[in-house]
Amino acid sequence: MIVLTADSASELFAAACQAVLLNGKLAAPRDLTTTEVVGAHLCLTNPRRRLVAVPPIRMINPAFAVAEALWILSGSDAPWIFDFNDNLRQYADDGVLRGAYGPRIRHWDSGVDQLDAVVRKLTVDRQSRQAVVQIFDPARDHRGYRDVPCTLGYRFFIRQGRLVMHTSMRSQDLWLGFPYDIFATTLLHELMAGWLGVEVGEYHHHVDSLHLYAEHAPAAAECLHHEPAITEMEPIAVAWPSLDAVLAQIISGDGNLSDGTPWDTFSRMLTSYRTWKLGERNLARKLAHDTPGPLGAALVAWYQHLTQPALVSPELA
Ligand SMILES: O=c1ccn([C@H]2C[C@H](O)[C@@H](COP(=O)(O)O)O2)c(=O)[nH]1
Repeated sequence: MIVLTADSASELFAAACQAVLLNGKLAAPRDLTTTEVVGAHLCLTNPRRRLVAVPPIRMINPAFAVAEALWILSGSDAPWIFDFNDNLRQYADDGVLRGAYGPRIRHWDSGVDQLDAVVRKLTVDRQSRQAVVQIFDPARDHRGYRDVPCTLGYRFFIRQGRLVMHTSMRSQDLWLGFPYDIFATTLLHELMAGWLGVEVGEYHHHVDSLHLYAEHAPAAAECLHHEPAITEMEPIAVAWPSLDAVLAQIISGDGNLSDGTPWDTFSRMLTSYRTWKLGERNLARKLAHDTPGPLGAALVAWYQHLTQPALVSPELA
């Protein structure tokens, strides 16, 4: 069991790489060799520091991080997400990601919006222990599809005027998965705090199998010789009843919001990356340059990264 606390996702990621390399044991589920720690509790004390970067060794595609978070929040399993990460196709049976989190969170059994349930529960009983979002579904997930959710669920607690969030994962690829997963979960955490009218508190990430695939272990070891880059996102909020309309506008790509909010930044990120995928690289770079804050800078860095093949991470070339 490892227990780690850090004030930024980058530091937490670097500390977890070190802990897995030091304490991990070999395991090879599905014949893929990993170094694994069984039992990890990773605590992020500032969930706005959600962007993982240990330059130049581990950079992420921030447009995919944003896209995936919005895709999940919108309750979708639509294939537009493949535009941002082609590698996800390998987990899809018949083109559908059966384990997609969004529909489970927003329309469990075609009915229950679990975010709405949590908002209502914690509005009525501020200290409730029943604010649960369930993702793993035995009725679907023991059927043999390729895509079995790695996240089992979330719990939320209001304590001392802050919202504390706990996530449980049965399986976490530290190198490829963690940076994107923590981006999405801490965004949900911060939005939920806003819907409940409290400050965002600590974020807890509980993982059963925290692992590094053999192909990523050398880079993870190299990370230990580099400084994690610490950036903090602007506070983000949206009224709960407006969430779906704001998400729909950003995802549709019908123009930027141009209102200077973090939602406008998200919209610009998606537009820039879609432009990149259309082959209009100079325009995509310009759009990234014009995107304010750490996300814009990370997208500029990602485009540089993509054009230096030796450094390209395997997820999104
Ligand atoms: O949100 C996710 C989804 C998947 N994975 C990784 C964990 C495993 O390496 C792999 C899924 O393989 P199984 O645990 O299902 O064997 O994908 C994550 O890290 N996060």
